[in-house]
Amino acid sequence: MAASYSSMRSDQPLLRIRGLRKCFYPHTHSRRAALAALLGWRGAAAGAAHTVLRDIDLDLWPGEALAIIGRNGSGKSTLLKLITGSLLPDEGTIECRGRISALIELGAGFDLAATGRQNMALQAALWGVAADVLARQADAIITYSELGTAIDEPVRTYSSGMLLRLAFAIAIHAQAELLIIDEALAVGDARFQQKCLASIRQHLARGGGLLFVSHDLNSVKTLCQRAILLDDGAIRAQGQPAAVCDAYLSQLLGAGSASAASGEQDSADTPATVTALLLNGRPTRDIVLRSGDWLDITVHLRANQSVQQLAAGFMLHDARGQDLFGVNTHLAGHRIDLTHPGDTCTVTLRAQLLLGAGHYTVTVAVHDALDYTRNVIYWQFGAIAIEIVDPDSTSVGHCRLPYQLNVAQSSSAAA
Ligand SMILES: Nc1ncnc2c1ncn2[C@@H]1O[C@H](COP(=O)(O)OP(=O)(O)OP(=O)(O)O)[C@@H](O)[C@H]1O
Repeated sequence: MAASYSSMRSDQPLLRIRGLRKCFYPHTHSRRAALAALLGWRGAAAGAAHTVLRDIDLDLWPGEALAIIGRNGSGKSTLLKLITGSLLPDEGTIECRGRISALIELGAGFDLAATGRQNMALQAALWGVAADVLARQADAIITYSELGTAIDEPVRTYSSGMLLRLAFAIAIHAQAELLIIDEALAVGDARFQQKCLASIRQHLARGGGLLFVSHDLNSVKTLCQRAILLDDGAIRAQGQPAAVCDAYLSQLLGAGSASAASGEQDSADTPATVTALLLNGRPTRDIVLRSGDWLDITVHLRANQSVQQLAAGFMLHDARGQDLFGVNTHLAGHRIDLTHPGDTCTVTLRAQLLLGAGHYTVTVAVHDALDYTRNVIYWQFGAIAIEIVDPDSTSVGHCRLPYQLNVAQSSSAAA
């Protein structure tokens, strides 16, 4: 693969989108509709338009990985299809400096009757890879895909994992400046996913760009420097992936839980109230501890009305918002029922923080035991900030696993 995308200038965006708008029109079959469509009278032809993207402004910079998240139907795939040119916008401009390679719908563009090798040529042509470049890369693509002799079998015999291996191998070897990946990686096994992530990081280090659509928020936080939240076709939030993922989760929890999601609820309308949140018995939200110290997180609950089957949960995140450890009372086999107004419950999580030096947060939530989107009484992202100091550390990384390391040496010099 090339050492860098030498054509890339770091002072200009790789992708620039301005004022993008996309509408879909219901199909009609009348002659008038057909004539109107022919003459470009879209509204007249099709009745009321359904606007699925509006006012989209976006820049993607060389070396940047941008996540696009949002609920089903929020417009993510439509945006990607506009960028790849498989749909045309109603308004606005899309400028891309460089070639695009996209994994949007796994298997799309593949001829199922043709072999993997034949599809390699088809896909390469689709993404504008010259035949001589493909010829040079063919062996590398086949090796990368780990398909072995299956490369000469028809693609219809492939599992979704095999199809992903072939599609990703082609996409990454196409050496396009802009890589677009929509959920596809989810079907790969963990080892191949790691390999894909390493290749994507190399692509970014060379100055390429990535647009990444995924519902896997941990992948979003690990891979991307920036995220946008699409909602009903518009950008509702953008910025640090951890913050945008929190905004997305708040949205999923529903408008009715918005105050609970921000942790500011204290209303008699909610079935119960969190009356106190304590760290090691103190009403503080920040704490500095040594690696290996124990921490008590205590949540006091009081019922405003009868409410059954609640769970209190805790999720530890690293500084990028990645989930490290989660537990809740339901998973641990406890049942919380507050039968009468005024009933109270105290939940204490006591955990030994076998963590590396660094900054961590804990999200605290109280919700229905079986469905975390129901009865959301409390949900505070990053409710607790923890700094771990570890001056005597003999290891690196987030975890401090108890370990033994044995070394056996022998010398042949004395013999
Ligand atoms: N070809 C089409 N004709 C009419 N409406 C469409 C078409 N494609 C998408 N839509 C509509 O556009 C909206 C956005 O769809 P889109 O597939 O872009 O959402 P999405 O965020 O990618 O969803 P998902 O997460 O489910 O893939 C939806 O309301 C969808 O029904």
